[in-house]
Amino acid sequence: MSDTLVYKKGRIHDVVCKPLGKFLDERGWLTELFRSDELEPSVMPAMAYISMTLPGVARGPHEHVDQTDLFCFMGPSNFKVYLWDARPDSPSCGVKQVLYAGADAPMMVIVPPGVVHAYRNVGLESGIVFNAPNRLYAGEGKRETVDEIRHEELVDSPFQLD
Ligand SMILES: Cc1cn([C@H]2C[C@H](O)[C@@H](COP(=O)(O)OP(=O)(O)O[C@H]3O[C@@H](C)C(=O)[C@@H](O)[C@H]3O)O2)c(=O)[nH]c1=O
Repeated sequence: MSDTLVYKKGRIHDVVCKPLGKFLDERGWLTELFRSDELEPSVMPAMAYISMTLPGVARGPHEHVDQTDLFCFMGPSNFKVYLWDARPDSPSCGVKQVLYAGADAPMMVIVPPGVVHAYRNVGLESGIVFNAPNRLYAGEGKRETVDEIRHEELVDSPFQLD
């Protein structure tokens, strides 16, 4: 992790962004979130959860040491997603990537360990985010330390949400 870098805009190595297609019919819509025949085995989910975020509210910035997150933003609402590559050994170390995803641009975003990430609900309604990380939260039986570095309370953090 590097907290002293000035981050430049760009694309982060190993972050995967995949538009989620919707199958629309007279009942509504259906979208696939992930498939084992399309994912690298190393990022295969171990669990899944959804969270609801109120309009204008942000979650993160957070970072994981070992965990890869597989987020799906498919609505309702839209999110501004912030990513910072803080991996010293990455070809895109020092790069900040911003995405918009959600109801108007359904998207899967895979975030590897060491990439600091946050998202804000930039819509006018509550928004759902699905996440299928490749590690169990707090380990087997929730008996381990949570793999998470939380940057939101650091005053001089370079990971600022605008
Ligand atoms: C993530 C998670 C949380 N929880 C519990 C812990 C707590 O009581 C409540 C809310 O958890 P948190 O405050 O950690 O939720 P949150 O701040 O939304 O955490 C998430 O933020 C986004 C930006 C990420 O990057 C995710 O990886 C995760 O870190 O839910 C679980 O039981 N299982 C889980 O898998």
